[in-house]
Amino acid sequence: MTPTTTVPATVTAFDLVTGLSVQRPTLKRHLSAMATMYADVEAARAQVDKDDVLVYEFYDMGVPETSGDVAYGTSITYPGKVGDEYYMTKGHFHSVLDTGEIYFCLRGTGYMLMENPEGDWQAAEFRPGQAVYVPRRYAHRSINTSATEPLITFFAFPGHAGHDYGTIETKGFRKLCVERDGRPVFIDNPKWAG
Ligand SMILES: O=P(O)(O)OC[C@H]1O[C@H](O)[C@H](O)[C@@H](O)[C@@H]1O
Ligand SMILES: [Fe+2]
Repeated sequence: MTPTTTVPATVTAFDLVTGLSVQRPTLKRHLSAMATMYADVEAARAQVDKDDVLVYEFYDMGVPETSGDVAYGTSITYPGKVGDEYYMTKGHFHSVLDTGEIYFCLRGTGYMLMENPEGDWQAAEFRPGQAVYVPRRYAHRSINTSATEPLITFFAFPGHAGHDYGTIETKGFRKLCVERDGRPVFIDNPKWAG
């Protein structure tokens, strides 16, 4: 019997300098879409009024949302800060909490900030050539700590995982990544609403 495939084999080219593919559009997150997620909301709003910058963009390759498929793409977080807090993605839990994700850093430097509902948190460093495994049950957010370079990662996760943005939008992460004496440090999030 001929095996059935629901998705044909595909080849997608991602530029290693920009992280972008000319083959499809990205989903874009501007600062206005996440101003309240930063510790200094006033600074975020002031920056939006001046210039509503593109903080990050990423691909949804349109893979079927089944447990047998693998969703993948690149994610590009641009350099910058709101006050002393580095640019970051919104971050999310997976709707199916028991699903992990893998990120491979192609360019730039930063961290993957993770936390689980039980209160454990971890920050794993991104450097080109390093893979970060996000365990099941951990919310995850990419943070760019470079002053000049985009943070570019390639990610892959189970197609049925889904995104739960609401929990992080409501509670925030327990930790923030801020610049102190020119270096990134993690501090308690004063607005965390656990
Ligand atoms: O989902 P965000 O936190 O906004 O980050 C944007 C994207 O980042 C990663 O690359 C994930 O694998 C995507 O599933 C996610 O949608
Ligand atoms: Fe994810």
